[in-house]
Amino acid sequence: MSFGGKLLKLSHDSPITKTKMNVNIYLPKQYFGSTTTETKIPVLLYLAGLTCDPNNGSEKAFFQPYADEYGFAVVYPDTSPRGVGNPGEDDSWEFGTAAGFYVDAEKEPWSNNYKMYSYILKDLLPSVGKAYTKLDLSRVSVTGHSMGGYGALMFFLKNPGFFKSCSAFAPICNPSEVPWGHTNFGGYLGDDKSKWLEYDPVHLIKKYDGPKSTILYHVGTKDGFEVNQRQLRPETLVEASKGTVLDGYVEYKSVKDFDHSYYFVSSFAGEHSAHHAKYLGLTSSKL
Ligand SMILES: N[C@@H](CCC(=O)N[C@@H](CSC=O)C(=O)NCC(=O)O)C(=O)O
Repeated sequence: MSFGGKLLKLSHDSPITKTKMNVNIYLPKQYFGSTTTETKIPVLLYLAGLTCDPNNGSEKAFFQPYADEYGFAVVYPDTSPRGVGNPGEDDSWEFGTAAGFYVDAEKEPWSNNYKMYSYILKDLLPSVGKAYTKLDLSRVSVTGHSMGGYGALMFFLKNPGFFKSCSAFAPICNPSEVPWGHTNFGGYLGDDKSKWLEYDPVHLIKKYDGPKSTILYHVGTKDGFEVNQRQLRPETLVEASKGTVLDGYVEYKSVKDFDHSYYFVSSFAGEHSAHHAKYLGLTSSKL
């Protein structure tokens, strides 16, 4: 049990990564009441950052009370395949294990298993829908932290209309232009930068032609990865949105004194939950 619902710690064999993949799923209290086709439970996908597994979000982001309040489930995937034996996979916390960067790798040997983009869209979400029939996989929103915040922006913008809403905590907004992006896009996709742009939110927002759904993200003024290394570049997405379908729909909030940690994530989980609840049709608030 966790709050009013249940946190499931699961693993499944993925035909896409060709590995066992771990995932946590929070089923809110409403899941255990009577649901009809009309009242099936929508899903919030939570993508975690570098070094994380499914437990970081489910233990420290505290979405569960809000999931119970509004009536959505939360899916917490892992951040990479594990233990595939690629040379160097455990050499650095910024690449390889727990750093799948939500892309489909094209460079060998990573291309054999590191297919996190397809894994999440084509395996995990459909499998969750099949296994938990009271969940409504036609109503999914996405959020995430840091690498996972970039993942949330990227999945939302690359798949117009698939996700009802998007939010992010300290996202890497313009990965093609920052050290984490260079390491991971270079390592998984190779040197051709046109391939990097296919996953870069700043590039994707210019092509987005889906519904006008506000993208909400927070970054702390004491986030060391931004202050010291400029890994996040939060202003770039607002700038890139100008003149696009989402002009006026990118809501970046700089929050005084917060850092990059899960104390920061959990402090704004309520605001992000309310944002998604609105787009998932769980509140009467106007869009
Ligand atoms: N070990 C690293 C710090 C790694 C770190 O801070 N990871 C963040 C995500 S960073 C971008 O994706 C994180 O979420 N960590 C897990 C947690 O529970 O806080 C170092 O030595 O600096």
